[in-house]
Amino acid sequence: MSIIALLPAAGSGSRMGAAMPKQYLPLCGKTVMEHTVAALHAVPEIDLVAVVVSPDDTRWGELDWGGFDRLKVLRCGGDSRAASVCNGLEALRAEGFDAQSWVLVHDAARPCVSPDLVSGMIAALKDDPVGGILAVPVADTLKAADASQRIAATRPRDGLWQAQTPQMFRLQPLHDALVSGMGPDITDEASAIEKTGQSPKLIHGSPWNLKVTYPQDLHLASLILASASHDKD
Ligand SMILES: Nc1ccn([C@@H]2O[C@H](COP(=O)(O)OP(=O)(O)OP(=O)(O)O)[C@@H](O)[C@H]2O)c(=O)n1
Ligand SMILES: C[C@](O)(CO)[C@H](O)COP(=O)(O)O
Repeated sequence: MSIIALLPAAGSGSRMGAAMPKQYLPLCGKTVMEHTVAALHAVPEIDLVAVVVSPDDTRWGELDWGGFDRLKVLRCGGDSRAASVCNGLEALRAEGFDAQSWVLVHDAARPCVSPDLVSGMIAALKDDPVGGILAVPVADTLKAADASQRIAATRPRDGLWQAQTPQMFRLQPLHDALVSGMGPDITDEASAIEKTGQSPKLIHGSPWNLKVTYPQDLHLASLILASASHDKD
């Protein structure tokens, strides 16, 4: 049974406010995307890294992917992250990948993920009946804001985790959950699986595994990639 990393990389990066989609922004001498692909490609258990880009993406072809022998680009990005993932899963099935293949969906915008952490996740979940996600327990006090951005309430944080990626599920069950649950409330793969009544496993992630969303995140990512501590999750 294959283990496939599926990287949604068809977003526009509006919150970054850059001249190009954030996955193509420069980071420590390469693009954000190249760091992410390299990290997943370095996981020995992963048989294929499949990257979902927009059908009209012109930047992918300008990069040199010659050093990666288990990499495939899928030009089927959709109008939401969930749609891009769903389209990517359909493309993998059309390529003949088994319906029960494990798929690790990982944001192309998370370039600092540790290959060792991903290997540990695969070991922890490969016999799980549902699958699971990398996540970190909430460490800050949570506040709800009112319309004038004043504190309306403090929310209990006990038992709360912040979801990261990869999120690891079987190919066809994940596709079917996304199709049946598709909507604005589905912001990750686990939420679609939860809608089917299943409870994915939480696997400890890392604060280094940040999602590059805003301009300051790019600076943080460069510090993480440049630091030795990046390897000690
Ligand atoms: N239609 C979309 C939207 C997002 N993504 C991908 O999903 C990941 C996480 O999404 P996000 O951080 O929200 O990226 P963007 O949608 O590009 O950012 P923004 O919401 O700021 O526009 C990114 O790797 C992004 O490229 C995608 O493949 N297809
Ligand atoms: C999938 C995710 O990274 C888990 O935290 C997050 O939901 C993606 O959100 P985005 O708004 O699509 O970046």
